[in-house]
Amino acid sequence: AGTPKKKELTLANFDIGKPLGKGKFGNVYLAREKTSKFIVALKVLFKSQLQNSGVEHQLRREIEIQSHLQHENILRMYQWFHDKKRIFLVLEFAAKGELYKILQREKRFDEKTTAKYVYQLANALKYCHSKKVIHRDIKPENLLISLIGDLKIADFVQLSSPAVQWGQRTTLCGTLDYLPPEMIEGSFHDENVDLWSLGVLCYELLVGNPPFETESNSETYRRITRVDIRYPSYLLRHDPRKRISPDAVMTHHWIVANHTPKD
Ligand SMILES: COc1ccc(C(=O)Nc2ccccc2)cc1NC(=O)CCSCc1cnc2[nH]ccc2c1
Repeated sequence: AGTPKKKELTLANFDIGKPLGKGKFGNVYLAREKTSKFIVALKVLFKSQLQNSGVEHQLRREIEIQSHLQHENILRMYQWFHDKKRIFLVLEFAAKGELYKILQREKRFDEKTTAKYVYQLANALKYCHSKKVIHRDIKPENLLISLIGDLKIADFVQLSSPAVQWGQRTTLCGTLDYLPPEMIEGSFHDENVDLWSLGVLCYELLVGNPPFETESNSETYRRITRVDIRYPSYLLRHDPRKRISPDAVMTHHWIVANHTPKD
């Protein structure tokens, strides 16, 4: 008899709900698995578009890495399946939605909320780095909040294992606000890039806008490379080796004073 063959998932296993977001390679829908009634986010990617953009290998590697990443502050990828034209990713649904939308609505967070998110993000980064995985794109747009208010690192399209990232030129698309000096200078960078972004995020959650935000990219470049900031500098250091570690964040007096660990 052996182990029952894992039944192949198909679209027919799901009731599809409202669209949650429109992505570059496809859209994300709220969905419910019919038998278990389990709510998920179903991401639909079109094979043709993946081929045109030459990212199938990146998706394959990401699916591989994601299946090993299991952490309460990292959005889960439960399953994936495909049909002739599309690839479906069965993702965890974060019911409170996107952090940047909440931040826009609230303007900024109090110290308790910020410390909780910074603690949880540091915890997730400690886990990723222990698996030699660097996120490289920590910013509010890539963070989601679960039903019970926990932070989830949600977007891994930038994810790269060390093997890949040295040669890879970072396309400076999107906001520069979160880029560390070493990535702007195009020099060697390691997992400490995520700790720089954590510092930028901590500032933005408390203040309401990122620390180096200016009207022009070149001006933002200059302010980042000079770490031109009036702000406790322990979170933002030019020298990657001098940056605070995830453990030090989690045990830092400000975080400890403001973050109440789960009972
Ligand atoms: C683990 O997560 C992911 C894993 C893989 C990919 C991906 O697309 N990889 C890729 C694609 C093509 C080429 C190479 C790689 C994306 C995500 N994550 C998201 O797309 C963001 C949350 S979508 C779900 C979700 C949940 N909960 C919500 N609540 C409100 C909105 C919402 C939205």
